[in-house]
Amino acid sequence: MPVEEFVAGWISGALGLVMGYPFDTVKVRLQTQNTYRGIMDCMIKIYRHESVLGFYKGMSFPIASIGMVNSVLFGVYSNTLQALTSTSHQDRRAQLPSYTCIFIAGCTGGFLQAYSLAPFDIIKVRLQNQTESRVRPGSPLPRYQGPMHCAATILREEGFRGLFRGSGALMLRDTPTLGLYFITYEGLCYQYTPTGQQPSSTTVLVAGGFAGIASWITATPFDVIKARMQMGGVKQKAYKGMLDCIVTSFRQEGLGVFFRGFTINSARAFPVNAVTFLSYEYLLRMWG
Ligand SMILES: C[N+](C)(C)CCCC[C@H](N)C(=O)O
Repeated sequence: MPVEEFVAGWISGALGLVMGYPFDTVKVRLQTQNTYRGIMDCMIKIYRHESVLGFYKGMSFPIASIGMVNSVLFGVYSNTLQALTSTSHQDRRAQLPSYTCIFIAGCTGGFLQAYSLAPFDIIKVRLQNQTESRVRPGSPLPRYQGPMHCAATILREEGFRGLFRGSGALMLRDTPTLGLYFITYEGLCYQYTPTGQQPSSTTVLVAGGFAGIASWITATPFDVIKARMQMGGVKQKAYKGMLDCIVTSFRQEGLGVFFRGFTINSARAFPVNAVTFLSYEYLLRMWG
């Protein structure tokens, strides 16, 4: 089993994460809190009350964990494709495998990434949603002091399953949309690369960026449900299940609720995935 895809996936995932983190914080706030009027309002308020650091709340932990999760995604994707088509990463440049195989491999990677992501993602979402000021002295201490404290508190208050709250929605979010992610990426690279050659850096950047946008656009409704279910444990009234969350959100806030964070998800997706794919391809080429 080739392992370099796992390592390249790890590094490239971490680089992509740093690139998109501020967008991600704004997105999570917009999806789960009703105090902001829009993207700009949210950004200004975060900056004023929490300084630039507010945008990076809870990032140290995801850098390591998202790297690992991305390594699962890219490693499983590439190895599944190899099992299905008996071609290596390099061979696949000359002869594109069928879109069905790419989709199946992407969905397999997506399914496994969802469950490796779940505990890290809930910690990220809970930390990002703490609005306590970091600049004003004497302000009340936030509920969670940091990622480890957050993990320990969830374990104590909500049990082991608490760490996997919202993981069903996360799986539904990631499985098909990561199939689409790789179809878009491989398809665009193939389309814009002369036969037999490696895609240029610009092609990789653009194809990666659009792959990110395509997958995030389709992932947004389940992204909202997932975030709300993850926050369920700290609200007075937790949702009874995914369906309850969907119905309650719809009844109270209308159809538009499922598209919260749509613009920011798409804006974040381009740079994050352009950087992720470029560093991934670059590392694999460097290692031969
Ligand atoms: C499938 N879905 C769109 C939800 C996630 C795509 C993940 C790709 C990348 N790690 C990123 O954070 O953009």
